[in-house]
Amino acid sequence: MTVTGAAEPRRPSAPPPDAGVAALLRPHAGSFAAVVVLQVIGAVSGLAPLLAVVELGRVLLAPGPADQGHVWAVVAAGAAGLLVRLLFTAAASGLGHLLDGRVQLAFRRLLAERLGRVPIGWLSRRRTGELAKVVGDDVSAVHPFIAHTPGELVSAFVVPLVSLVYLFAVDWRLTLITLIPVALAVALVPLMMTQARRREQEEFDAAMGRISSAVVEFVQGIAVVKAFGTGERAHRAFRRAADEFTGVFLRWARGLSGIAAGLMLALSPPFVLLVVLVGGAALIASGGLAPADLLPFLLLGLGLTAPVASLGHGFDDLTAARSAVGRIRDVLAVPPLPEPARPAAPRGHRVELRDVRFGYEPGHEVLRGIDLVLEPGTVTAITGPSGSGKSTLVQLLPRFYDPTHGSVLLGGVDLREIGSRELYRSVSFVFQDVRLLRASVADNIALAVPDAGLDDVAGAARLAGVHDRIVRLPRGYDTVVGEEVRLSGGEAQRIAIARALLADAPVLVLDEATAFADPRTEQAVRRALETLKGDRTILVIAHRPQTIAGADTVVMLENGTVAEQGAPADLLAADGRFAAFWRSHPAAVTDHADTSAGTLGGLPRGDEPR
Ligand SMILES: Nc1ncnc2c1ncn2[C@@H]1O[C@H](COP(=O)(O)OP(=O)(O)OP(=O)(O)O)[C@@H](O)[C@H]1O
Repeated sequence: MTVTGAAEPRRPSAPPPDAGVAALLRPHAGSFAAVVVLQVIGAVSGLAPLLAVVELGRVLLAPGPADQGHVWAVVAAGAAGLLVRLLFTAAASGLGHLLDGRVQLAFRRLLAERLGRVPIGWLSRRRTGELAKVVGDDVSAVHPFIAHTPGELVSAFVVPLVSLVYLFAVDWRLTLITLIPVALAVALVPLMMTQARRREQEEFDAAMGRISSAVVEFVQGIAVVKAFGTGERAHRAFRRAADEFTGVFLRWARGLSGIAAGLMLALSPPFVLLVVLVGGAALIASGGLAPADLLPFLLLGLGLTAPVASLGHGFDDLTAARSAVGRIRDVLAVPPLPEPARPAAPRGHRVELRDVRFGYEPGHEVLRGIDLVLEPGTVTAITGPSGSGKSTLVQLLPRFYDPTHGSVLLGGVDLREIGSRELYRSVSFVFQDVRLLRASVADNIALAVPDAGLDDVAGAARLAGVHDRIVRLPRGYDTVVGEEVRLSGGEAQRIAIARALLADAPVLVLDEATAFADPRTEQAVRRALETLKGDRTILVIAHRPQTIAGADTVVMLENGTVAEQGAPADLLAADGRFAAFWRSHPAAVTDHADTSAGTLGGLPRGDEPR
């Protein structure tokens, strides 16, 4: 299907990321509930041994001989409670971890699937570590959220609630006294959240952030810092951040320490026991409480403060898990490149750009209405000042991004109507940012043609000028890149060129900036262009005069628009923008040029400014 040139940008119809996360958890809701129920039963059964001790106390302290049968029944009930607690807690933990493993796997599959569909341009703008952190660490950070926290939090409330009901039944007055520490702690919590405390916390976080960035800056730039002897200055930045942090930390600690100490004291077992003992003793002395009834308050009272304490831990974990899920959601929110419902097949491989506009950010266009036709069997060289949009333009051909306006057509079909498999069979590219896989050299070269024979792989490597280097590797073409060998930038680029040569796609997009790495790579690019030319459509960001001279058409970009285009010699003869650029940007177009000849790759040397 052909799409008109004025096609409006299509809004990708990605499902909301929340739907992704919720849909992912939904099938596990039953198991999730089972974990919580098992954990709660286990925790409540844990009260049985304590209640058994209380009951034994009552029986044994009562006047007269103890009822043996009753004593053994109580002991058995306590032991049974303990056993149930062990069994249910173990089952909850086992099931929780199993569930956690399944959820993490599902998260990672969803992320991998989404990352496989996001625009390549989005991926290439991200650091590998950043995405690895989301798929690795952030997914792992949901562990407490799935396997521990919900059950523990629910138990932390249910167990004290059951204890309270029991204690109220024993003596409501001493129950209220036992609750004094909890009430004190609850009263102190809001004091930790006042405006002043929040401000101090923000300052603390900011100062911490400044220290981290000072360290990161120093470590990342350590080579430059050392080379230029500015180590002292870099240290100063770190020292300043650290000194500043000391002041902020003292203010933060001063504001918080009194309240935190009060909170810890209120929740501490000695304080709870003291309150219960004082209250209990007073009630016993006044004859209002049987001495044996003090026992449950001493044993269960300590557990009443648990929810407040576990709130802290549980919510810390939940906060960490929530930020991790947030980052996972951000990745899932990236709209995938829409795939056509009914892919169309390109008719031939003429490439056409019709009124193409594109910007990385809204309101800032980098390409501003490009009209261009790349005929099969021709080489089109793109040149122009730095920042004019050359890389952006060539990246539209392998659909790293879709234009925000207008369209790019291959064989008369809008790229958005071509299935991605078909597109990548038709368009191959070699850009500056070469990524090799942790796989054998042969597999890296044969990426687009997995069933290629070794002869074909070696043929492509020969053309790309990297065969000799490969046969010297420990295991030749079987050597695993990144594991058994580290390749130089130039070698990696030549492998990428071999990959493009073997892919044998009818459209080749090349960034010749790679050629500046070393003369051998430069030669490989030249050979690639010569070998591939035939019927292919080639678009190259050209920096060397030979490439520009050898091209059929030169397109001069300026500020996101085509300033001039035509045969290189014609453009020079016309003495327009391209000729002026040629004269004023020697570095951009004459590096590595053979200046000894009378002409530069066929162009008159009179215009060559070096
Ligand atoms: N990933 C990106 N995100 C945001 N802006 C970008 C991105 N890549 C490029 N730009 C901006 O787009 C404009 C065009 O950049 P582009 O790299 O296409 O130019 P170029 O002609 O290839 O430059 P150079 O010759 O220096 O490589 C520049 O203003 C650049 O800052």
